[in-house]
Amino acid sequence: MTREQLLTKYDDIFVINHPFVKHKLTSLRDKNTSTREFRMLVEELGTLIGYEATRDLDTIDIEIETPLETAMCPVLKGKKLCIVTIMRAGNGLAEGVLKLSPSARVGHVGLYRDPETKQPVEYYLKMPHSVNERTIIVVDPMLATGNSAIMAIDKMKKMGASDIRFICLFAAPEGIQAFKEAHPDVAMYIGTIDRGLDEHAYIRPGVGDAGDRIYGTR
Ligand SMILES: O=P(O)(O)OC[C@H]1O[C@H](OP(=O)(O)OP(=O)(O)O)[C@H](O)[C@@H]1O
Ligand SMILES: O=c1cc[nH]c(=O)[nH]1
Ligand SMILES: [Mg+2]
Repeated sequence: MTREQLLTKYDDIFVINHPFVKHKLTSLRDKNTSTREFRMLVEELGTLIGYEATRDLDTIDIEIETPLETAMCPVLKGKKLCIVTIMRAGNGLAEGVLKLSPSARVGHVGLYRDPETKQPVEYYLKMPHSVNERTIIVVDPMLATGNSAIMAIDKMKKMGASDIRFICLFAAPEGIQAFKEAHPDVAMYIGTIDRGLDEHAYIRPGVGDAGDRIYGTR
């Protein structure tokens, strides 16, 4: 499916159309962007896209005393948040989302993509308790084949999570289609949808290997 077909078919795929986001994504693409800057940009984008991905959280009015009078004012209500990072590259994004909600719980799913099979291999899993009572925000900068995100969300659902949303920065149309076929109930908040995958299942034009660029490995 093309980008346009995907956006027509699914009304819960949100591409963040904001000049700051666009500008920062372009800086990430630049091969001359330093490790330090790359890491900072990923974190900033986590905050910006996290802001959009939490726009519909419920609030409730409570009574408070201002220095001048009593007023009914809104506060967040309802389910607690849990940010789930798909390591490694998700960690930078998670830090950015946590700036919005510093008391959120954090889950870690360790996956690496086997270069031959392109299938994710699990090496770590640690989640807070009661995931069924939380709004889960799964984060990973890259959605290529979609296999890693699909597997991470499969795990959340097996643990009882039902209120899940997903944030990424760069997505390939192939990955979005696979993701939506596997998890039609999970809303996607995406920085940009790129052209597609190359023969190594890298996103084009993309940014290369996000984990390597965040941590200066390779
Ligand atoms: O959609 P997919 O085809 O599954 O590819 C995307 C995955 O690949 C990258 O992780 P990688 O395996 O490079 O691990 P890393 O974060 O440790 O670098 C990326 O951060 C995603 O998790
Ligand atoms: O383009 C890609 C694909 C998978 N993982 C990455 O980090 N980049
Ligand atoms: Mg990597």
